[in-house]
Amino acid sequence: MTQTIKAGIVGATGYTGVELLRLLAQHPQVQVAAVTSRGEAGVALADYFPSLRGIYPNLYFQTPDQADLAACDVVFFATPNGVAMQEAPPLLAAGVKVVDLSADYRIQDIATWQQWYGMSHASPEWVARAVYGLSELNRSAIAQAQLVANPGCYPTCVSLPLVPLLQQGCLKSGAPLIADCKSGVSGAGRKASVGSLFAEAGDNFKAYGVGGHRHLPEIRQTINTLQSGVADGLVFVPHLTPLIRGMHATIYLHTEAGVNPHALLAEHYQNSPFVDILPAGSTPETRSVRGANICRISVQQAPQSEVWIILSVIDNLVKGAAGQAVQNMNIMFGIDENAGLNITPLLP
Ligand SMILES: NC(=O)C1=CN([C@@H]2O[C@H](COP(=O)(O)OP(=O)(O)OC[C@H]3O[C@@H](n4cnc5c(N)ncnc54)[C@H](OP(=O)(O)O)[C@@H]3O)[C@@H](O)[C@H]2O)C=CC1
Ligand SMILES: CC(=O)N[C@@H](CCC(=O)OP(=O)(O)O)C(=O)O
Repeated sequence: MTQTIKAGIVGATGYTGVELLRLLAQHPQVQVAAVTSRGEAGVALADYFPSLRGIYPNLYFQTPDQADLAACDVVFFATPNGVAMQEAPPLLAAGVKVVDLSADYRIQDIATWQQWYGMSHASPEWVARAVYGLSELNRSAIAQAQLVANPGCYPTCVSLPLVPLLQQGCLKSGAPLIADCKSGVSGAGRKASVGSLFAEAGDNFKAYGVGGHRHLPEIRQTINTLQSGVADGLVFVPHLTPLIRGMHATIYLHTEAGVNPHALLAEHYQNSPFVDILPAGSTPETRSVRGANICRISVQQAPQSEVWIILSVIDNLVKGAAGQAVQNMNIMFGIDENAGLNITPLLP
């Protein structure tokens, strides 16, 4: 008999929460059983999200309730940083599997996490037991995990193309490794923030976090687990673009002599349905992944230079958040990794 997975979502009125609801609606083995919002408790899903009318007719937002969530097989935390570290441990103790979309369990070094996130960690004992959910990197550990720390959107977009090169020790030690990244505005979440207003973000383009962004230690951690002597060369600068969803990374890197990064990436990801290495000369665009759980990557050498340029695009809400979370859930439950994720990108 096919297994039915009962899922709960904490923070279901946010952008990643509603994206989880969209993806799980077409998942053949998931029943969404509990959805929380403190602000919208008692409101029917369909009344809050017209996009979900007719899909979840009997679901209402409820205030987070440990008993209802503990009755689920898996709970997704689509909440701001600092919530899951408080609310997930009782669920984990009750045997529930947890996928945390926030950053609470991503950084193994607690002092580093506390420095970048400006709070004291409430459940450091679970950090050590969490598996970093970059699906294509940690598939076998995710399959055994009870708690998965879903990566940040920038770290997903930057790390996926670097992983095969780092695993083979191909990046030049001590050389600059520059990740010049752009994000759509939904990356900032649904919470009110002046910078995300249409009048502020529309028809505008700007860098932010130049003096240090909290995804820097996350990308460095991945690099350091795979190849030493490389992370110190990393420069990461995020930019806000007037897109609703979409993320683009332009990565400039130096390899050891004789390495062909394009061939290496193409071979590494040939059996990974959600990572697409484009033919030589192609350029990925964010709309080619809109709404889909895909990272598209191109690799080329800068003319008359030893520098390689890697372009990587994802939808920040899908492969950068909710899609990768569903992919990780599939791996954790030992079901088809593609379940619920066979989505054709929306274009134009
Ligand atoms: N947006 C993106 O592209 C990405 C986001 N992420 C991460 O995913 C998480 C969710 O992001 P996003 O969906 O954008 O955020 P939003 O601000 O859009 O939504 C946050 C949700 O959490 C709920 N919430 C807020 N505070 C609490 C609390 N103390 N306890 C319980 N629920 C709470 C809110 O509902 P209510 O207040 O009514 O309870 C709301 O439903 C964040 O940690 C974010 O950093 C990761 C990758 C990409
Ligand atoms: C455009 C924008 O503001 N993007 C967010 C990244 C969202 C994300 O992935 O943040 P977490 O690591 O907290 O999950 C930012 O730069 O803070």
